[in-house]
Amino acid sequence: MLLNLVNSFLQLVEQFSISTKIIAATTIIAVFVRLITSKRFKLPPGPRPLPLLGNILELHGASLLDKLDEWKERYGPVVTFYIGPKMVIVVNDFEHLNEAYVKQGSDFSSRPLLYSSKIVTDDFKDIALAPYGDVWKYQRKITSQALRRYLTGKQLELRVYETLQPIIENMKQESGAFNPHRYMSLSVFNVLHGLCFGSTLQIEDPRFTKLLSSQDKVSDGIGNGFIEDFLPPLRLWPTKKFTELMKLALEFNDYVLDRLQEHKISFDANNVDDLTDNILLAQQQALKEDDFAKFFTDDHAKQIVIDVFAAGLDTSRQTLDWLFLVLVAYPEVQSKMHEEIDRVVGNAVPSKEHRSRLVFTEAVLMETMRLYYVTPVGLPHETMRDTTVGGYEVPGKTTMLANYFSMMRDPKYWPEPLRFKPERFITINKEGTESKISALRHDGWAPFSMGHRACIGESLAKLELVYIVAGLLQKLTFSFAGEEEGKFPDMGNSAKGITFLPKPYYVKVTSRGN
Ligand code: HEM
Repeated sequence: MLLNLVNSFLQLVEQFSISTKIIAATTIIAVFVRLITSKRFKLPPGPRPLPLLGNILELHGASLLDKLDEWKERYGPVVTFYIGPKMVIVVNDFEHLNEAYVKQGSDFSSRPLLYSSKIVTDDFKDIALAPYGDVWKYQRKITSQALRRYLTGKQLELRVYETLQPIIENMKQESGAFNPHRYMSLSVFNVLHGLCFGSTLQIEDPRFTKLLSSQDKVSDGIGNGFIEDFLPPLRLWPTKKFTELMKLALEFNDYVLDRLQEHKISFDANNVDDLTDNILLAQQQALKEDDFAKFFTDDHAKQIVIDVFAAGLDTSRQTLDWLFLVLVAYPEVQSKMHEEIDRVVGNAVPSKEHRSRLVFTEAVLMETMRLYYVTPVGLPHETMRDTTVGGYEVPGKTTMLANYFSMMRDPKYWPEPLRFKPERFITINKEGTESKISALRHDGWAPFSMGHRACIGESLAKLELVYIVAGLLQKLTFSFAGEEEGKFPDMGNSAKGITFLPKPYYVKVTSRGN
């Protein structure tokens, strides 16, 4: 098998034009010169890399997560491996992640400048994939402020409620078994569409259908990432996967650009409502201050909105896909949530006032994110200078991965890690009433990451998900369409590399008559 792979690689090189061979040869020479001249580091241990190919052959055809688990077993909590000539260090436990991303945050908070990221971000003018620096700091600050403003009022809870009513009616009218994925996606899509653009789409709107299908294909197809990011010569003949997924991602960007243009035409600084208006207002103010004007071109404004929309959409809707699978597989969990929601919310609009008392509901959400974590290695970081972790040396410009997936299933932090047990997040206080443990203080729970680059949408995501789940369960009971009730279906190998998504499943709903 190894020989076959090497042969196919050589055949591929055979087909390269002379200019590509020159580029490839120059890259090889540059790598060797770098190896010879570079400082020797006491790196974390890891599998032995091949020259130029690194550990690509071991990763080829395997799930990245399975490989990372295998290497964690063999080499420990911090592991070095190579994708092509590019060195990657992966951190597998909470203590070392805390040491790197939090205690030494200023060393570990940049991003690798990947070729694929450059294409979809107009040359890193966004937040999520941009390198650490003044532009990123500025964009992150104004976006966080806009999100905070949005969350202080009642806009989010009303938006979720308004979004859910037609979805609930549509679900009730489903005559047989259906896949809830479209509905989960639409509920999150509309919450974010409302936040970003002040409007929502109907489920039959062709724009929603098209965007959903593109986003599904991107999440499904991304696998272990793009080889073009690590072997530059291959960019001259990009793989079909790369070309197709880039095209779909850019279509999503175009949709946001159209909305941004509409907002620019109707913009009124005295009537700022949604996130796009807030960003346009911040842009107007920045343009008055010379120092910031260069940070805020139209491309920057577009990329901020894309980030909020895209980063929030997939993570939240896929979390809901898992959560509703849990609810149909464990009807006793669903009943307990029904009881809590009836008691705390009744027929009212689920709101902030209810949230602190929706203890079990929130614990189910946290347990779902722990066990069925949709972005197993999050977004890569890059070191900004030579530094250390776990007593090992880490050179500057090293790509870092955090293995949240493995950490959140590690028996070191979680007794019976593979058991779905929301109660692990709940404590009983002295008065005998339940109170929730803060997730931030639970070692090993970090679905939103930690440190400077931690998710800026954490508060929004948690609120939105609680409101959606409470709003749906207020009115509906979900069950499996077939015989599966009471057991979690075999999801096979759902971990596709950098995403972890459930396979399609089918449910039926019954109205709760309220
Ligand atoms: C269940 C929902 C969500 C999960 C699990 C999640 C998870 C994450 C993770 C793991 C990161 C990478 C952190 C790092 O690199 O250390 C991240 C970054 C980010 N998330 Fe989220 N996220 C969620 C929802 C959202 C929402 C609703 C928004 C919208 C505001 C959002 C916006 C972002 C942005 C802009 C970044 C980049 C931050 C930066 O690089 O400075 N996320 N998220």
